[in-house]
Amino acid sequence: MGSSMNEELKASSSTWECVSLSEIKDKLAEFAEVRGWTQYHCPRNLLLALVGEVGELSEIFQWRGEVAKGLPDWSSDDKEHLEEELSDVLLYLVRLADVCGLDLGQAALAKITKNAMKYPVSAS
Ligand SMILES: Nc1ccn([C@H]2C[C@H](O)[C@@H](COP(=O)(O)OP(=O)(O)OP(=O)(O)O)O2)c(=O)n1
Repeated sequence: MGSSMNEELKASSSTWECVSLSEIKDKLAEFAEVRGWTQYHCPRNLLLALVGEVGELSEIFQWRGEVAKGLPDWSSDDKEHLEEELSDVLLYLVRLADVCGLDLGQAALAKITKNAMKYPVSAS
């Protein structure tokens, strides 16, 4: 995706805390449906695609050494590349959960609650 198109998309979209997993899930389902790709979006294929995108994400950090929080030394192109690979991982993850019939948002919230019980603040 070109930079100008990306900027245009960013300008037209709301802030990220307003984006729901449900909205992403629905957009992905439509994206696959209109292309006749639903047949290929089975759990195994999506898991493999997800792992492939995690590999692409890892390549961005490969050989860089430690990276400062906020990525102050990164170019805007590098940051845009990172946004895209992070997004690919998220999109395949959400799609995988959807075709498995799982509510990923609720599952994630429940897991945070479970984590809090396993690791109480008083013990940290
Ligand atoms: N069968 C497919 C193929 C692609 N996508 C969507 C989900 C991902 O967000 C993105 C992945 O597209 P590419 O396979 O073209 O991967 P990249 O965007 O990473 O391109 P490249 O590997 O050339 O860097 O497209 C999808 O939903 N189903």
